[in-house]
Amino acid sequence: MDALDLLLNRVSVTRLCEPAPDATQLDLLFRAALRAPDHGQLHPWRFLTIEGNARHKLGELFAAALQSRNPAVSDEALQKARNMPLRAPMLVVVVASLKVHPKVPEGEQLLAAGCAAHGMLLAAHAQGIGAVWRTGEFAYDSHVLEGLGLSEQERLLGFFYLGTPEGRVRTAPVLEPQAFVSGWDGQTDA
Ligand SMILES: Cc1cc2nc3c(=O)[nH]c(=O)nc-3n(C[C@H](O)[C@H](O)[C@H](O)COP(=O)(O)O)c2cc1C
Repeated sequence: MDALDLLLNRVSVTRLCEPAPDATQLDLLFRAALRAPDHGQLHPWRFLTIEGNARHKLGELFAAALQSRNPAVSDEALQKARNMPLRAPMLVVVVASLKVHPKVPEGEQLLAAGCAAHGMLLAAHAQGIGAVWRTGEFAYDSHVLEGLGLSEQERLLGFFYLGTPEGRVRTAPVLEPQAFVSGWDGQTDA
């Protein structure tokens, strides 16, 4: 696939089925992520793969997080939380691992990890793997973060759902650049 074609046409795929990406595809996905621009080469990221029965364990972690926040939570809400990770055969949790650095603030490290995440999405699309970046309340829940083993210096950037696209992959919407781009002529307000 042509690189520009990939950049212009990548779309998220939410309806995902088996099979999950194989080891070779996954290796390429992570190699693409690791090519993210990275000030200071701090490598401020790590990735957790979750598949098979571990997806059920993640669902239990989501349900436990809900219950610890609200002991009166309905069974229906608990079941919905349990089922979330079952929406794809594989999940990758993208974690920003922030380092203390005199020249590279945390914001830049978050951006680098976000670029790594985008690299993963692009490498997925290029290989015909369906992928969608999701966060939701559990990405920011201390119970979930602890259960996944994140430290104080880490942030969960997303749960990436990966699998085989079910049905037709939609066409990428087109935004016109002129709505977002303007020239700056050197004039300052001051
Ligand atoms: C940080 C981040 C978090 C997101 N979280 C969710 C989410 O929880 N649920 C969701 O439906 N889409 C979420 N999205 C948006 C989808 O990943 C996707 O980009 C969006 O549906 C548009 O589809 P497209 O990528 O094909 O343009 C998130 C995107 C980003 C960048």
